[in-house]
Amino acid sequence: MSAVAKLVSVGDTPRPVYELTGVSRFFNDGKVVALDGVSLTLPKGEFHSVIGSSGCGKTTLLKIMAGLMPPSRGSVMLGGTPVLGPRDDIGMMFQHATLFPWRTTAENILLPIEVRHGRKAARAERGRAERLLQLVGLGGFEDAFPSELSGGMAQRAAICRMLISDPQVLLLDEPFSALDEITRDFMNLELQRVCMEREASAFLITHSISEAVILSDVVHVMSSRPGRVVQSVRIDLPRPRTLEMTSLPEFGAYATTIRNLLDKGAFL
Ligand SMILES: Nc1ncnc2c1ncn2[C@@H]1O[C@H](COP(=O)(O)OP(=O)(O)OP(=O)(O)O)[C@@H](O)[C@H]1O
Repeated sequence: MSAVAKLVSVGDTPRPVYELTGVSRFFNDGKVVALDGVSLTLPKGEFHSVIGSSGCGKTTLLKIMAGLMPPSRGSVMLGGTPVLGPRDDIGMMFQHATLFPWRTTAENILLPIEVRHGRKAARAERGRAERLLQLVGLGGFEDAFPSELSGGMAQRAAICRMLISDPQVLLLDEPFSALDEITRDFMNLELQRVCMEREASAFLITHSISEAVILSDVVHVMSSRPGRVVQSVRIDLPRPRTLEMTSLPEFGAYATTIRNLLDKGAFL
């Protein structure tokens, strides 16, 4: 088997941070099977993505991983302990930044600390919020209101809000899909940089094969409902990834492998 087409079992990778075993989720008294026996491992410091057709259970999977919804069957472990509810060591980001318009950028970023530990604790972390804003190229925008930020800038502020609690893992539900393609490419590379600098593990939901390939160490391809992991594809491209890599033959081969799995998965 060629290196490009190599498919891996994620069970044999070292330093797991997330371990999902036989995760299933039913709705409507079992009439809707959203997820069916999903097992996967996300090792520390790796970037994984999940790709699959609309309604195959990706958001349900992410909510279960975040502790926002219990699985009907199976277990979710993070750092060796079961995920039974929302936790400080999990950061989440969604398609829309949902910044509060009456709070400044810094106040929005500090909100998770304020909610958990109060205003005084949030004020004490102001310097860290400013450093995070610098990290994503928004230095000087601490006191700007969301109405003064572009869509891409608001998503960068949302990245800071996710990072302020110093989570060991980032769960990302199509965070840049509402942005134009140029901004989205830029934001994806920013995300890679932030993850590499902080050695964070990340799990991304995407509908884009090229986004999955350029960002990921492993792409989990899901079948249509009920959602199962059809195959986990390891992407052996060097880091940092660049947009130029999208013209490499290896990139094209990975994209074709995933496209074929998706086409096959749609009929499983
Ligand atoms: N709270 C719920 N009650 C009933 N059914 C639900 C609930 N949440 C999700 N489902 C169903 O579970 C299935 C998976 O939904 P989910 O939102 O996880 O899919 P998805 O892959 O994220 O879709 P998309 O790509 O369109 O966002 C769908 O058929 C959906 O209708």
